[in-house]
Amino acid sequence: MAVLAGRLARRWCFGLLRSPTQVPALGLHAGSPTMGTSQKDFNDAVSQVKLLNEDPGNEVKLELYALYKQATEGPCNVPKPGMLDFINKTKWDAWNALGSLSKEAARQKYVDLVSSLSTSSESPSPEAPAADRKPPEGNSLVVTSEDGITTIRLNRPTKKNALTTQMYHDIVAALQAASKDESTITVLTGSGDYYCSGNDLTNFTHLSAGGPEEMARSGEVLLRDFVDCLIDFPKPLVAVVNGPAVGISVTILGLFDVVYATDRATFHTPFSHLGQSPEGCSSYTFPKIMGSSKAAEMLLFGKKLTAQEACARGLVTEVFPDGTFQKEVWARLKAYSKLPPNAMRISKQIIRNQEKEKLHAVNAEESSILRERWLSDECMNAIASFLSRKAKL
Ligand SMILES: CCCCCCCCCC/C=C\CC(=O)SCCNC(=O)CCNC(=O)[C@H](O)C(C)(C)COP(=O)(O)OP(=O)(O)OC[C@H]1O[C@@H](n2cnc3c(N)ncnc32)[C@H](O)[C@@H]1OP(=O)(O)O
Repeated sequence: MAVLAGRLARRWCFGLLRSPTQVPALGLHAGSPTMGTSQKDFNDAVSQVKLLNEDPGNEVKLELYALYKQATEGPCNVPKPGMLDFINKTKWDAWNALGSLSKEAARQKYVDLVSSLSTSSESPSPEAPAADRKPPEGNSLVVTSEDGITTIRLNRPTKKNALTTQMYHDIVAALQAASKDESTITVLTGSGDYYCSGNDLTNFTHLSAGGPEEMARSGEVLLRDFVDCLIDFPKPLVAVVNGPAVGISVTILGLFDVVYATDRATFHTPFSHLGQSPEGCSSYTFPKIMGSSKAAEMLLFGKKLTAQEACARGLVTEVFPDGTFQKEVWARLKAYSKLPPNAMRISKQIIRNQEKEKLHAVNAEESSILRERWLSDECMNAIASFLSRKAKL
Protein backbone atom coordinates (compact mmCIF):
# COMPACT_ATOMS: atom_id res chain seq x y z
CA MET A 1 0.00 0.00 0.00
CA ALA A 2 2.81 2.37 0.97
CA VAL A 3 4.60 1.47 -2.25
CA LEU A 4 1.54 2.28 -4.31
CA ALA A 5 1.00 5.55 -2.48
CA GLY A 6 4.65 6.42 -3.04
CA ARG A 7 4.39 5.60 -6.72
CA LEU A 8 1.29 7.75 -7.11
CA ALA A 9 2.88 10.61 -5.25
CA ARG A 10 5.97 10.33 -7.43
CA ARG A 11 3.90 10.30 -10.62
CA TRP A 12 2.07 13.35 -9.35
CA CYS A 13 5.30 15.14 -8.57
CA PHE A 14 6.92 14.48 -11.93
CA GLY A 15 4.14 16.24 -13.83
CA LEU A 16 4.46 19.26 -16.02
CA LEU A 17 5.08 21.65 -13.17
CA ARG A 18 7.66 19.57 -11.44
CA SER A 19 7.11 19.16 -7.71
CA PRO A 20 5.33 22.45 -7.10
CA THR A 21 4.95 21.47 -3.48
CA GLN A 22 8.39 19.98 -3.07
CA VAL A 23 9.78 22.73 -0.92
CA PRO A 24 12.39 23.20 1.76
CA ALA A 25 11.62 22.19 5.34
CA LEU A 26 9.33 24.61 7.09
CA GLY A 27 11.60 25.40 9.97
CA LEU A 28 8.65 26.13 12.21
CA HIS A 29 7.47 24.35 15.32
CA ALA A 30 4.60 21.97 14.75
CA GLY A 31 1.60 22.93 16.81
CA SER A 32 2.41 26.61 17.14
CA PRO A 33 -0.87 28.52 16.87
CA THR A 34 -1.69 30.71 13.90
CA MET A 35 -4.83 32.69 13.07
CA GLY A 36 -7.54 30.07 12.42
CA THR A 37 -5.23 27.23 11.43
CA SER A 38 -2.40 25.76 13.49
CA GLN A 39 1.07 25.17 12.17
CA LYS A 40 0.41 21.48 12.75
CA ASP A 41 -2.65 21.64 10.45
CA PHE A 42 -0.50 23.24 7.85
CA ASN A 43 2.32 20.69 8.23
CA ASP A 44 -0.23 17.88 8.05
CA ALA A 45 -1.69 19.35 4.87
CA VAL A 46 1.79 19.53 3.32
CA SER A 47 2.27 15.83 4.12
CA GLN A 48 -1.20 14.91 2.83
CA VAL A 49 -0.51 16.49 -0.53
CA LYS A 50 2.15 13.87 -1.19
CA LEU A 51 -0.37 11.09 -0.63
CA LEU A 52 -3.07 12.23 -3.00
CA ASN A 53 -4.52 9.35 -4.95
CA GLU A 54 -5.22 11.38 -8.03
CA ASP A 55 -3.25 14.01 -9.83
CA PRO A 56 -5.22 17.21 -9.07
CA GLY A 57 -4.04 18.83 -12.32
CA ASN A 58 -1.50 21.53 -12.91
CA GLU A 59 -3.81 24.40 -12.04
CA VAL A 60 -4.34 23.09 -8.51
CA LYS A 61 -0.68 22.17 -8.14
CA LEU A 62 0.22 25.70 -9.13
CA GLU A 63 -2.19 27.13 -6.57
CA LEU A 64 -0.73 24.86 -3.89
CA TYR A 65 2.77 25.93 -4.82
CA ALA A 66 1.90 29.63 -4.65
CA LEU A 67 0.07 29.29 -1.32
CA TYR A 68 2.92 27.29 0.14
CA LYS A 69 5.47 29.92 -0.84
CA GLN A 70 3.26 32.70 0.50
CA ALA A 71 2.62 30.83 3.73
CA THR A 72 6.27 30.13 4.37
CA GLU A 73 8.11 33.06 2.79
CA GLY A 74 5.49 35.79 2.49
CA PRO A 75 4.92 37.89 -0.64
CA CYS A 76 6.96 37.00 -3.73
CA ASN A 77 10.44 38.39 -3.21
CA VAL A 78 12.53 36.87 -6.00
CA PRO A 79 13.27 38.24 -9.48
CA LYS A 80 10.94 37.24 -12.29
CA PRO A 81 12.42 34.38 -14.38
CA GLY A 82 13.08 35.01 -18.06
CA MET A 83 10.30 34.69 -20.62
CA LEU A 84 11.66 31.39 -21.91
CA ASP A 85 11.97 29.79 -18.51
CA PHE A 86 8.33 28.74 -18.92
CA ILE A 87 7.90 26.60 -15.86
CA ASN A 88 9.61 28.86 -13.34
CA LYS A 89 7.95 31.91 -14.83
CA THR A 90 4.55 30.27 -14.46
CA LYS A 91 5.27 29.40 -10.83
CA TRP A 92 6.56 32.90 -10.17
CA ASP A 93 3.41 34.42 -11.73
CA ALA A 94 1.20 32.31 -9.48
CA TRP A 95 3.10 33.27 -6.32
CA ASN A 96 3.31 36.93 -7.31
CA ALA A 97 -0.45 37.00 -8.00
CA LEU A 98 -1.08 36.45 -4.27
CA GLY A 99 0.16 40.01 -3.65
CA SER A 100 0.26 40.95 0.02
CA LEU A 101 -1.87 38.07 1.33
CA SER A 102 -0.69 37.37 4.88
CA LYS A 103 1.20 34.20 5.77
CA GLU A 104 -1.62 33.14 8.07
CA ALA A 105 -4.31 33.59 5.42
CA ALA A 106 -2.17 31.67 2.92
CA ARG A 107 -1.78 28.77 5.40
CA GLN A 108 -5.52 28.67 5.94
CA LYS A 109 -6.20 28.66 2.19
CA TYR A 110 -3.60 25.94 1.69
CA VAL A 111 -5.19 23.75 4.37
CA ASP A 112 -8.68 24.37 2.96
CA LEU A 113 -7.55 23.53 -0.54
CA VAL A 114 -5.85 20.30 0.52
CA SER A 115 -8.84 19.16 2.53
CA SER A 116 -11.06 19.78 -0.50
CA LEU A 117 -8.97 17.34 -2.51
CA SER A 118 -9.47 13.62 -2.13
CA THR A 119 -6.64 12.44 0.11
CA SER A 120 -6.32 8.86 1.11
CA SER A 121 -3.09 7.07 1.71
CA GLU A 122 -5.16 4.54 3.64
CA SER A 123 -7.34 3.36 0.80
CA PRO A 124 -5.64 3.78 -2.52
CA SER A 125 -7.83 2.76 -5.45
CA PRO A 126 -6.98 -0.72 -6.64
CA GLU A 127 -5.02 -1.13 -9.87
CA ALA A 128 -7.23 -1.48 -12.91
CA PRO A 129 -7.46 -4.96 -14.37
CA ALA A 130 -4.90 -5.53 -17.08
CA ALA A 131 -7.43 -5.17 -19.89
CA ASP A 132 -8.55 -1.74 -18.63
CA ARG A 133 -5.10 -0.34 -18.02
CA LYS A 134 -3.87 2.42 -20.24
CA PRO A 135 -1.17 1.24 -22.65
CA PRO A 136 2.38 2.23 -21.68
CA GLU A 137 3.73 5.47 -23.10
CA GLY A 138 7.06 3.87 -24.01
CA ASN A 139 6.24 3.09 -27.62
CA SER A 140 4.97 6.42 -28.88
CA LEU A 141 4.84 5.16 -32.45
CA VAL A 142 3.77 1.69 -33.45
CA VAL A 143 4.40 0.54 -37.02
CA THR A 144 2.82 -2.63 -38.35
CA SER A 145 2.54 -4.20 -41.79
CA GLU A 146 -0.30 -6.52 -42.70
CA ASP A 147 -2.50 -7.29 -45.71
CA GLY A 148 -0.48 -4.96 -47.93
CA ILE A 149 -0.99 -2.03 -45.55
CA THR A 150 1.72 -0.39 -43.45
CA THR A 151 0.11 1.34 -40.49
CA ILE A 152 1.87 4.08 -38.54
CA ARG A 153 -0.02 4.51 -35.29
CA LEU A 154 0.51 7.48 -32.95
CA ASN A 155 0.52 5.86 -29.55
CA ARG A 156 0.47 8.43 -26.74
CA PRO A 157 -3.21 8.23 -25.88
CA THR A 158 -2.84 9.81 -22.45
CA LYS A 159 -1.35 12.89 -24.13
CA LYS A 160 -3.92 12.80 -26.92
CA ASN A 161 -1.13 11.62 -29.26
CA ALA A 162 0.70 14.95 -29.13
CA LEU A 163 3.83 14.81 -31.29
CA THR A 164 7.17 14.91 -29.50
CA THR A 165 10.30 15.85 -31.43
CA GLN A 166 11.30 12.18 -31.33
CA MET A 167 7.99 11.22 -32.93
CA TYR A 168 8.59 13.56 -35.89
CA HIS A 169 11.93 11.78 -36.45
CA ASP A 170 10.29 8.38 -36.01
CA ILE A 171 7.49 9.15 -38.45
CA VAL A 172 10.03 10.23 -41.07
CA ALA A 173 11.95 6.98 -40.54
CA ALA A 174 8.72 4.94 -40.71
CA LEU A 175 7.64 6.67 -43.93
CA GLN A 176 11.04 6.11 -45.49
CA ALA A 177 10.85 2.41 -44.60
CA ALA A 178 7.25 2.16 -45.84
CA SER A 179 8.18 3.71 -49.17
CA LYS A 180 10.47 0.74 -49.75
CA ASP A 181 8.57 -2.13 -48.13
CA GLU A 182 6.18 -4.63 -49.71
CA SER A 183 3.02 -2.81 -48.76
CA THR A 184 0.91 -0.96 -51.31
CA ILE A 185 -0.83 1.55 -49.00
CA THR A 186 0.42 3.46 -45.96
CA VAL A 187 -1.90 4.63 -43.20
CA LEU A 188 -1.45 7.17 -40.39
CA THR A 189 -3.83 6.83 -37.44
CA GLY A 190 -4.01 7.30 -33.66
CA SER A 191 -4.56 5.20 -30.53
CA GLY A 192 -7.30 6.03 -28.05
CA ASP A 193 -9.94 8.72 -28.32
CA TYR A 194 -7.86 11.32 -30.19
CA TYR A 195 -6.26 11.22 -33.61
CA CYS A 196 -3.64 13.77 -32.59
CA SER A 197 -3.49 16.98 -30.53
CA GLY A 198 -0.74 18.41 -32.73
CA ASN A 199 2.71 19.49 -31.76
CA ASP A 200 3.56 18.60 -28.16
CA LEU A 201 3.76 22.03 -26.58
CA THR A 202 6.38 20.84 -24.11
CA ASN A 203 8.74 20.54 -27.11
CA PHE A 204 9.29 24.23 -26.51
CA THR A 205 10.63 23.70 -23.02
CA HIS A 206 13.63 21.61 -24.08
CA LEU A 207 16.13 24.41 -24.40
CA SER A 208 19.54 23.44 -25.79
CA ALA A 209 22.84 25.12 -24.97
CA GLY A 210 22.31 27.39 -27.97
CA GLY A 211 19.24 28.94 -26.32
CA PRO A 212 15.88 29.73 -27.92
CA GLU A 213 17.34 30.75 -31.29
CA GLU A 214 19.02 27.37 -31.63
CA MET A 215 15.82 25.61 -30.55
CA ALA A 216 13.83 27.53 -33.17
CA ARG A 217 16.43 26.78 -35.84
CA SER A 218 16.38 23.05 -35.16
CA GLY A 219 12.57 23.14 -34.99
CA GLU A 220 12.52 24.71 -38.46
CA VAL A 221 14.74 21.94 -39.88
CA LEU A 222 12.73 19.21 -38.17
CA LEU A 223 9.44 20.60 -39.46
CA ARG A 224 10.75 21.10 -43.01
CA ASP A 225 12.18 17.57 -43.19
CA PHE A 226 9.00 16.05 -41.78
CA VAL A 227 6.73 17.81 -44.29
CA ASP A 228 9.18 17.23 -47.20
CA CYS A 229 8.93 13.54 -46.48
CA LEU A 230 5.13 13.67 -46.78
CA ILE A 231 5.35 15.65 -50.02
CA ASP A 232 7.71 13.07 -51.54
CA PHE A 233 6.00 9.95 -50.23
CA PRO A 234 5.53 7.76 -53.32
CA LYS A 235 2.67 5.41 -52.36
CA PRO A 236 -1.01 6.10 -51.56
CA LEU A 237 -1.06 7.73 -48.13
CA VAL A 238 -4.28 7.49 -46.13
CA ALA A 239 -5.23 9.22 -42.86
CA VAL A 240 -7.59 7.19 -40.67
CA VAL A 241 -8.79 9.99 -38.38
CA ASN A 242 -10.11 8.13 -35.35
CA GLY A 243 -10.97 11.22 -33.26
CA PRO A 244 -10.30 14.95 -32.88
CA ALA A 245 -7.32 16.37 -34.76
CA VAL A 246 -5.45 19.55 -33.88
CA GLY A 247 -2.71 21.70 -35.42
CA ILE A 248 -0.12 20.04 -37.60
CA SER A 249 -2.09 16.79 -37.71
CA VAL A 250 -4.80 18.73 -39.55
CA THR A 251 -2.63 20.85 -41.83
CA ILE A 252 -0.74 17.89 -43.27
CA LEU A 253 -4.02 16.26 -44.31
CA GLY A 254 -3.83 18.33 -47.50
CA LEU A 255 -0.81 16.19 -48.44
CA PHE A 256 -2.63 12.87 -47.94
CA ASP A 257 -4.30 11.11 -50.85
CA VAL A 258 -7.37 10.03 -48.91
CA VAL A 259 -8.73 11.04 -45.48
CA TYR A 260 -11.32 8.87 -43.70
CA ALA A 261 -12.82 10.24 -40.49
CA THR A 262 -15.08 9.06 -37.71
CA ASP A 263 -18.09 11.32 -37.16
CA ARG A 264 -16.56 12.06 -33.72
CA ALA A 265 -13.57 13.76 -35.31
CA THR A 266 -13.08 17.52 -35.31
CA PHE A 267 -10.50 19.55 -37.20
CA HIS A 268 -8.90 22.47 -35.43
CA THR A 269 -6.02 24.75 -36.44
CA PRO A 270 -5.76 27.34 -33.64
CA PHE A 271 -2.58 29.00 -34.91
CA SER A 272 -3.54 32.59 -34.12
CA HIS A 273 -4.53 31.56 -30.58
CA LEU A 274 -1.03 30.13 -30.22
CA GLY A 275 0.75 33.08 -31.80
CA GLN A 276 1.83 30.77 -34.62
CA SER A 277 1.26 30.47 -38.35
CA PRO A 278 0.20 27.64 -40.69
CA GLU A 279 2.50 24.80 -41.66
CA GLY A 280 2.25 21.47 -43.47
CA CYS A 281 1.75 23.40 -46.78
CA SER A 282 -1.75 24.30 -45.58
CA SER A 283 -1.28 27.96 -46.62
CA TYR A 284 -1.29 26.54 -50.15
CA THR A 285 -3.33 23.33 -49.96
CA PHE A 286 -6.24 24.62 -47.85
CA PRO A 287 -7.22 27.53 -50.15
CA LYS A 288 -6.88 25.14 -53.08
CA ILE A 289 -9.05 22.49 -51.41
CA MET A 290 -11.77 24.65 -49.87
CA GLY A 291 -11.43 28.15 -51.32
CA SER A 292 -9.60 31.08 -49.78
CA SER A 293 -12.27 32.38 -47.41
CA LYS A 294 -13.09 28.99 -45.88
CA ALA A 295 -9.35 28.37 -45.51
CA ALA A 296 -8.90 31.74 -43.84
CA GLU A 297 -11.68 30.95 -41.38
CA MET A 298 -9.71 27.89 -40.28
CA LEU A 299 -6.14 29.16 -40.51
CA LEU A 300 -6.62 32.75 -39.32
CA PHE A 301 -9.56 32.47 -36.93
CA GLY A 302 -9.07 28.88 -35.79
CA LYS A 303 -12.61 27.76 -36.66
CA LYS A 304 -13.00 24.17 -35.53
CA LEU A 305 -14.76 21.98 -38.10
CA THR A 306 -16.89 18.94 -37.49
CA ALA A 307 -16.10 15.88 -39.58
CA GLN A 308 -19.14 16.60 -41.77
CA GLU A 309 -18.03 20.19 -42.32
CA ALA A 310 -14.49 19.07 -43.14
CA CYS A 311 -15.95 16.61 -45.62
CA ALA A 312 -18.17 19.25 -47.21
CA ARG A 313 -15.06 21.45 -47.60
CA GLY A 314 -13.13 18.65 -49.29
CA LEU A 315 -10.52 18.16 -46.55
CA VAL A 316 -12.04 14.80 -45.62
CA THR A 317 -12.87 12.15 -48.21
CA GLU A 318 -15.62 10.35 -46.29
CA VAL A 319 -17.12 10.30 -42.79
CA PHE A 320 -18.22 7.08 -41.05
CA PRO A 321 -20.37 6.51 -37.96
CA ASP A 322 -18.07 6.03 -34.99
CA GLY A 323 -19.59 2.65 -34.13
CA THR A 324 -18.61 1.08 -37.44
CA PHE A 325 -15.69 3.34 -38.35
CA GLN A 326 -12.81 0.89 -37.82
CA LYS A 327 -14.60 -2.05 -39.41
CA GLU A 328 -15.75 -0.18 -42.50
CA VAL A 329 -12.52 1.71 -43.08
CA TRP A 330 -10.17 -1.25 -42.72
CA ALA A 331 -12.37 -3.45 -44.91
CA ARG A 332 -12.24 -0.82 -47.61
CA LEU A 333 -8.47 -0.31 -47.28
CA LYS A 334 -7.84 -4.05 -47.46
CA ALA A 335 -9.72 -4.17 -50.74
CA TYR A 336 -7.79 -1.17 -52.13
CA SER A 337 -4.48 -2.69 -51.06
CA LYS A 338 -5.02 -5.50 -53.56
CA LEU A 339 -5.01 -3.12 -56.52
CA PRO A 340 -1.88 -3.21 -58.70
CA PRO A 341 0.75 -1.30 -56.71
CA ASN A 342 2.69 0.10 -59.65
CA ALA A 343 -0.40 1.58 -61.22
CA MET A 344 -1.30 3.32 -57.95
CA ARG A 345 2.23 4.57 -57.48
CA ILE A 346 2.45 5.95 -61.01
CA SER A 347 -0.95 7.62 -60.77
CA LYS A 348 0.09 9.29 -57.54
CA GLN A 349 3.33 10.40 -59.13
CA ILE A 350 1.53 12.07 -62.04
CA ILE A 351 -0.79 13.92 -59.67
CA ARG A 352 1.94 14.99 -57.22
CA ASN A 353 4.44 16.00 -59.90
CA GLN A 354 2.08 18.79 -60.99
CA GLU A 355 2.98 20.73 -57.89
CA LYS A 356 5.83 19.07 -56.08
CA GLU A 357 8.22 21.99 -56.50
CA LYS A 358 5.60 24.43 -55.37
CA LEU A 359 4.88 22.35 -52.27
CA HIS A 360 8.56 22.20 -51.31
CA ALA A 361 8.87 25.96 -51.73
CA VAL A 362 5.75 26.57 -49.62
CA ASN A 363 7.05 24.21 -46.96
CA ALA A 364 10.40 26.00 -46.76
CA GLU A 365 8.70 29.37 -46.45
CA GLU A 366 6.18 28.26 -43.81
CA SER A 367 8.93 26.62 -41.75
CA SER A 368 11.13 29.69 -41.88
CA ILE A 369 8.25 31.98 -40.84
CA LEU A 370 7.38 29.65 -37.97
CA ARG A 371 10.93 29.82 -36.71
CA GLU A 372 10.45 33.57 -36.20
CA ARG A 373 6.99 33.08 -34.73
CA TRP A 374 8.31 30.67 -32.08
CA LEU A 375 10.54 33.47 -30.77
CA SER A 376 7.69 35.99 -30.59
CA ASP A 377 6.07 37.15 -27.35
CA GLU A 378 2.66 36.11 -28.69
CA CYS A 379 3.78 32.52 -29.13
CA MET A 380 5.73 32.32 -25.89
CA ASN A 381 2.85 33.71 -23.86
CA ALA A 382 0.43 31.22 -25.44
CA ILE A 383 2.69 28.29 -24.65
CA ALA A 384 3.35 29.48 -21.11
CA SER A 385 -0.39 29.82 -20.69
CA PHE A 386 -1.02 26.23 -21.85
CA LEU A 387 1.74 24.92 -19.61
CA SER A 388 0.26 26.70 -16.62
CA ARG A 389 -3.10 25.14 -17.50
CA LYS A 390 -4.84 28.50 -17.68
CA ALA A 391 -5.66 27.98 -21.34
CA LYS A 392 -7.18 25.13 -23.24
CA LEU A 393 -8.43 25.14 -26.79
C1 LIG B 1 10.94 24.81 -31.33
C2 LIG B 1 10.77 23.33 -31.12
C3 LIG B 1 9.58 22.81 -31.83
C4 LIG B 1 9.86 21.46 -32.39
C5 LIG B 1 8.74 20.94 -33.22
C6 LIG B 1 8.88 21.28 -34.63
C7 LIG B 1 7.74 20.89 -35.47
C8 LIG B 1 6.44 21.51 -35.01
C9 LIG B 1 5.77 22.29 -36.00
C10 LIG B 1 4.32 22.47 -35.74
C11 LIG B 1 4.01 23.58 -34.83
C12 LIG B 1 2.77 23.81 -34.38
C13 LIG B 1 1.55 23.17 -34.96
C14 LIG B 1 0.57 22.68 -33.94
O1 LIG B 1 0.36 21.52 -33.85
S1 LIG B 1 -0.25 23.84 -33.01
C15 LIG B 1 -1.37 22.87 -32.01
C16 LIG B 1 -0.75 22.46 -30.72
N1 LIG B 1 -1.72 21.75 -29.93
C17 LIG B 1 -2.48 22.35 -29.00
O2 LIG B 1 -2.43 23.53 -28.78
C18 LIG B 1 -3.40 21.44 -28.22
C19 LIG B 1 -3.21 21.63 -26.74
N2 LIG B 1 -4.08 20.73 -26.02
C20 LIG B 1 -5.34 21.05 -25.63
O3 LIG B 1 -5.83 22.12 -25.86
C21 LIG B 1 -6.12 19.98 -24.93
O4 LIG B 1 -5.22 19.12 -24.30
C22 LIG B 1 -7.03 19.17 -25.89
C23 LIG B 1 -6.24 18.62 -27.07
C24 LIG B 1 -8.16 20.07 -26.39
C25 LIG B 1 -7.65 17.96 -25.13
O5 LIG B 1 -8.31 18.44 -23.98
P1 LIG B 1 -8.87 17.37 -22.89
O6 LIG B 1 -9.48 18.16 -21.79
O7 LIG B 1 -9.71 16.37 -23.56
O8 LIG B 1 -7.57 16.60 -22.39
P2 LIG B 1 -6.37 17.17 -21.53
O9 LIG B 1 -6.56 16.80 -20.10
O10 LIG B 1 -6.13 18.61 -21.84
O11 LIG B 1 -5.14 16.36 -22.16
C26 LIG B 1 -4.67 15.12 -21.61
C27 LIG B 1 -3.18 15.24 -21.42
O12 LIG B 1 -2.57 15.45 -22.69
C28 LIG B 1 -1.74 16.61 -22.66
N3 LIG B 1 -1.74 17.26 -23.97
C29 LIG B 1 -2.76 17.30 -24.85
N4 LIG B 1 -2.37 17.95 -25.95
C30 LIG B 1 -1.09 18.31 -25.77
C31 LIG B 1 -0.14 19.01 -26.57
N5 LIG B 1 -0.43 19.44 -27.81
N6 LIG B 1 1.08 19.20 -26.07
C32 LIG B 1 1.42 18.75 -24.84
N7 LIG B 1 0.55 18.07 -24.02
C33 LIG B 1 -0.68 17.85 -24.50
C34 LIG B 1 -2.40 17.49 -21.62
O13 LIG B 1 -1.49 18.45 -21.14
C35 LIG B 1 -2.79 16.46 -20.59
O14 LIG B 1 -1.62 16.13 -19.88
P3 LIG B 1 -1.66 15.90 -18.30
O15 LIG B 1 -2.58 14.73 -18.09
O16 LIG B 1 -2.20 17.19 -17.71
O17 LIG B 1 -0.25 15.63 -17.92
